[in-house]
Amino acid sequence: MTQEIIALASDHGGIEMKTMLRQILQDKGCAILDLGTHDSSSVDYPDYAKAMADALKDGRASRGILMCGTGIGISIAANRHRHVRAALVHDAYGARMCRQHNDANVLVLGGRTMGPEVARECVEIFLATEFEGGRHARRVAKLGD
Ligand SMILES: O=C(CO)[C@H](O)[C@H](O)COP(=O)(O)O
Repeated sequence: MTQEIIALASDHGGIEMKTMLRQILQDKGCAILDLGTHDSSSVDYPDYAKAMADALKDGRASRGILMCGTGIGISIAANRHRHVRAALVHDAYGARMCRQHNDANVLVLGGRTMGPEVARECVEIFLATEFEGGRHARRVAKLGD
């Protein structure tokens, strides 16, 4: 079975969280595609949302995690790409529901608004939870119309 590749991307507001999550995921044996940013210099979050959208579109990754300071800007930017379903999540319940009901392919977290333990928990749940399909599949299909 081919190993799933998880893409990570953030602006400077999310880089600390991205570095922490990359280490956690690598320690678990996950295959990671790190799309940057790679240092704390000020950058523009739409560029990293686009890098994520491109990686999902061309198949370099199957799911992703995006971060900026609040998670708000980068989720707005990511959801402008039709094939992206990016969910800005604040807790374990949201991480579970965005997979079960929304088939989110991108988890979005706020690097300045969420602590490391909650972030780790959200990521683990997001990666482990399956889409339920059924009535939710009909609704998700309408998102792409
Ligand atoms: O959260 C964000 C967007 O939603 C950005 O990370 C934030 O706006 C960056 O701010 P600054 O340039 O002041 O570091």
